[in-house]
Amino acid sequence: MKKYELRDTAVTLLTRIGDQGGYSHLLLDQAIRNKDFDSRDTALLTEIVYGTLSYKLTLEHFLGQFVSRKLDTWAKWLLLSAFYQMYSLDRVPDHAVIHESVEIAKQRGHKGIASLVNAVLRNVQRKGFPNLDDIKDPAERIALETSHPHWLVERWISQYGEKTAREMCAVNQVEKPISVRVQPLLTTRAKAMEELESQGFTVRPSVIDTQGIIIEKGNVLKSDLFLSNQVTVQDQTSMLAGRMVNAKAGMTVLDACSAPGGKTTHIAETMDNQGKLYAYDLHAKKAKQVQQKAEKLKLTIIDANQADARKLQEKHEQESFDRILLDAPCSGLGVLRGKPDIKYHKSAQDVLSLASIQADLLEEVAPLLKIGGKLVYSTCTVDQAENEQVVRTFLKQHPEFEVDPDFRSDLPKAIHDAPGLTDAGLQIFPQDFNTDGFFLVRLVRKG
Ligand SMILES: C[S@@+](CC[C@H](N)C(=O)[O-])C[C@H]1O[C@@H](n2cnc3c(N)ncnc32)[C@H](O)[C@@H]1O
Repeated sequence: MKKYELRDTAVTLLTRIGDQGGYSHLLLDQAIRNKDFDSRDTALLTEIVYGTLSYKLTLEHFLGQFVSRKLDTWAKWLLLSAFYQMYSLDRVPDHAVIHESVEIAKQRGHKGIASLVNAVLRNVQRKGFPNLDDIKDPAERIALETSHPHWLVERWISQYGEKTAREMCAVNQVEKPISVRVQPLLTTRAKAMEELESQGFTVRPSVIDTQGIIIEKGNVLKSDLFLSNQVTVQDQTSMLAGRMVNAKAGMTVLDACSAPGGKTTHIAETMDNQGKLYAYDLHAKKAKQVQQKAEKLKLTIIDANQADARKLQEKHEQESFDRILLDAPCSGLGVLRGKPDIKYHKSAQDVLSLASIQADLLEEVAPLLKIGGKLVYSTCTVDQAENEQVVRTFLKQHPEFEVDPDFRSDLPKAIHDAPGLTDAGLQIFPQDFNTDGFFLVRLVRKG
């Protein structure tokens, strides 16, 4: 391997992901397979690529302080990745970063650009990076410290306050521990935890769901339990949605937006695989995934099909269902953790268009609920327009519905006092329980 091949590969990957829309995990996996990197190199390459993408806005701000001319794309990523290493990776010596970056610039460009890279990095080494503590405007400071778009930080500050916004942005930069859901038809949580521990995993039980296990250490995707479908990967907040549907054996249940089927299969398990569970998704391919997941887990009550949930009244009579889950399509602002670049591609306009689709979906499925039946509305986003405002508007227009008086007391004890609990539902922030961000509420039909 050429001495600087690892850092050069990082620049190639960053250019393809950051400027050409390539998928980070796919391109990284491919590069690792094609090159002769050992496990240390692989770890460093992953860290440089994900770290540079995660802190792109912060690093671009620094770059603007040191370079005023427009750079070729590769040269920009070369400098940003060098900055990331000098800013965040204590174990990597600055002189190695500078030396290799200059070599890469010589190979990729001409003498002039190599001199510029050398001058910029030596300047940074001498002066240090600009101090972000000097920024007075809180939104701008949080945005730059945590590399979040300014509009999003401003929006979160206005909706949830500066402290919550700051904590949320900070935790989004840190990966969360993976969690799995035990398949109760195949094993128990105690047995599954014992087996994982005996294989060297560090695990602990979820306090949010009785079927949940948090994996502190070890790659669960390679475990026998995962490969034999005895556990399935699912965030604890998603488990909460399936659980709060509170479906019982023998009921007729609707999961209106179901793919890839994590919550559908969970609900079927809580029903002891007895009753009927209709699952839909807008995309035929995705509905098929739900059916396949159900078959893999031997959950025979699930009937998954393609449909636009805004037209479900064409398929089902009014008052057909005991329970409905509307896990609506959303902007996904709660699931930014471990996805370094996704936050840069969202816009305030996305939030507003999705809020309107969510309202339409709720309008359509609500009449399908039986009187006395319960409907869970959930999203994996953190935004009032898509969450509590959708619920408040719906309740105002539908006095026959109310927030289920048992909603709060049915929540797991550990989250009874969650800071995001209001009269319109529960907003879970990713920092509250070290999970994804999530919103859910359970409504009941009175008449
Ligand atoms: C948040 S995801 C659902 C996740 C799923 N409940 C789970 O736990 O695995 C939202 C899903 O809604 C689907 N969708 C979007 N618009 C829809 C519509 N109009 N009707 C039905 N499904 C829709 C998307 O394809 C996506 O799979």
